[in-house]
This record gives sequence, C-alpha cells and structure tokens, in this order.
Amino acid sequence: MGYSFDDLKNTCAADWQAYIQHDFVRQLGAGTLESDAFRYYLQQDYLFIQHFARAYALAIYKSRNMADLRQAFDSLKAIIDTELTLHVDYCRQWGMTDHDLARLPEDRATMAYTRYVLDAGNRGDLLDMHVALAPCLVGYGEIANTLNSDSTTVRDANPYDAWIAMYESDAFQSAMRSEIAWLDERLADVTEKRFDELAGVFRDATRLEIDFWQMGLDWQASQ
Ligand SMILES: Cc1ncc(CN)c(N)n1
Repeated sequence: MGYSFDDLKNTCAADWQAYIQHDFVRQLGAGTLESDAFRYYLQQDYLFIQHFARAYALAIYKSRNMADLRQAFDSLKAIIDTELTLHVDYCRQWGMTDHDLARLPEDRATMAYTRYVLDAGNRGDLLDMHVALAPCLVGYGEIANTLNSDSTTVRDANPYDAWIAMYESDAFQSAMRSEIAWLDERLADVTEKRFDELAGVFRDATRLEIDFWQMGLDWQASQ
C-alpha cells in the first residue's frame, strides 16, 4: 500500500501538535491573546500571504498537466481572492491602513518560512512544492476545526472570532480537502526513499509554522 497525507503528519506528530495547539492558538481561541501580539502577527501574515501566492505561482509553472495546473491555479486564486482580500479587510478593522501595510519591515521568522518554501519548490519538483505548502493550507483548516470543537473556545464575545470564521469557511475548508486529496493521490506512488525526503520538507515547514506563532508571542514579550 502507498503513502498518504496522514503518513506525513504521523512522521512528525509532536511537531504537528505543537503547531496546531500552540499557545498563540489557545489564547486566540480563548479570546485572551494580547491584541498587540495579534496585530503584529496580522502584519507579518500580510507579507507571508503574498510570498505564498508567489509559491503557488511557482507550482503553476512546475505543473506538467492540466489537472496539476488547475490544482495550483485554484489554490492561487483562493489565496489571493479569498484569503488576501479578507486579510486586508481584517487588517483595516484592526486599524492598519494600506499605507502602513505597504511599509512593513519583514520579521526574520517570516523571511525564514517563506524563503524556505520558495527554495524547496525551486530546487525540488511539484510534489516538494505542495508538501512544503501543506502545513500552511491544511494546518490552518485543522486549527479552525480544532478550535471549533474545543469547549474552551469562546465564539461570539471573542475579538478573534472573525479570524476563526475565515479558516472554517466553506471556501478555505474545501481548498484544504482538495489539497489533501491531491497529496493522497501523489503520495500513493512514491518510494520509501522519496517519502522520507518529503517527510523532511513537511517537518521543516511545520516547525517554521511553530516559529511563526512564537514570533507573535515573543514580539509581545519584548515590548
Ligand atoms: C503563517 C501562516 N500559515 C498559514 C496560513 C494559512 N494560509 C497563513 N495565513 N499564515
């Protein structure tokens, strides 16, 4: 039997849990996260999303058939039309203007993660690219679902409720399911050696997601 997306997660289960259940996420779910930590995260995520759009564009470039091209194109459309648009609206609600967003300095955690993913895609093939992108797309969908089913999550009276709603939306959840299905199909045919290589990329990207959450908390602590 071949491999699946779940096998990737299982190779770095402790890192995956540290990402999905990071303190930043727990505080966000409880509505207790410091607003400045969230604002800083939002700013960096604005830069992050743009680099990830570039990564999906690279996935389009590396596609060799219509199905792969369509998959990468749909993800690029979802990240620009849905996520980035909602994100900019959301930043405005948090008091950031277009002028502020255009002048943001990039944090090292943002640089490390986005450049890692672009490099993984540049030196590898389409599957490396999708595996490097998977913790982003699948992780945030899973985080929203985990928060949603957690009895300690505060909804209506939570200033971060709209953020959770964005990632539990049908558009985001369906992009996540489609990415998992695409990966399941490709991973079914890889050798053990190739799977081990891909598992390394997945683990690294997951760890860089952990660092991205931590960046928000560390920034707050340094103020
Ligand atoms: C850091 C990070 N990771 C994932 C996502 C969800 N696309 C995001 N917006 N930002």
